[in-house]
Amino acid sequence: MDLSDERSPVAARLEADSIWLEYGQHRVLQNIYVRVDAGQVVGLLGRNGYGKSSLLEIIYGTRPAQNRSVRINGRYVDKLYQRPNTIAFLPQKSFIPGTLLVKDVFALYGSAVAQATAFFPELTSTFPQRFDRLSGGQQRLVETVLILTSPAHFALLDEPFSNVMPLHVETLKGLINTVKQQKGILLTDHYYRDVLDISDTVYVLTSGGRTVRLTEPEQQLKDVGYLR
Ligand SMILES: Nc1ncnc2c1ncn2[C@@H]1O[C@H](COP(=O)(O)OP(=O)(O)OP(=O)(O)O)[C@@H](O)[C@H]1O
Repeated sequence: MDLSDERSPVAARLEADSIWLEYGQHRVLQNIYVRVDAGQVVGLLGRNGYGKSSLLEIIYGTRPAQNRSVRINGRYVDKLYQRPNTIAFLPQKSFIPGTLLVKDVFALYGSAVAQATAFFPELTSTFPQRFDRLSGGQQRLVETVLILTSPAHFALLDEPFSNVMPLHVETLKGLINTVKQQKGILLTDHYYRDVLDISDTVYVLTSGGRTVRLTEPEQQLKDVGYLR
């Protein structure tokens, strides 16, 4: 595929279609459709174990599913993870080898150091350090900022706010609002108010493994048992 096509800010579109995931008798996802356009933040909410991480991994291509169709600009892509210029993924669990220096990780991803430190000046002092010498919250912040400032056209973020202090969550939201001018973002997090705050569209996963688009978030989130 011609990556320059995918890089068009007007045409860039990520679609996950007909996603079906079952483990034995346990149906997790059923005929899911999610679309993310460049310039958009799409939020995904749902109860624990309802398949949010699975859906992101299926889109990225690292989790097999009974059925899946993932398309970029309408063209089917099998292994999206092989296209780092197209997509970057923040998994739920830490993914950076601990022995690497933070500055080397940024170089590896081609991430924009100036943009990262403009939002988080305190990251500057972490660059000469080994990743595993950072605190848990610092590690999560580095990982999230790394993915957001990468040149990829789409970002999948699985719990970007977890472990991050509220002050930094607010700054992360500012960074997301800035980088979305150049990319499409699909994110899930249990900090649902922050997700609602920054998302252009929000879906919630239901017990049947389907997505429902939120139009009256508070009420619908109660209806699906996400809120009391
Ligand atoms: N290898 C596996 N075998 C069987 N079931 C699995 C496997 N991997 C995941 N599951 C099940 O798939 C379901 C979806 O898990 P997933 O981690 O995607 O949920 P989630 O919505 O991200 O949850 P959380 O909000 O707790 O992070 C869970 O019920 C989980 O137990």
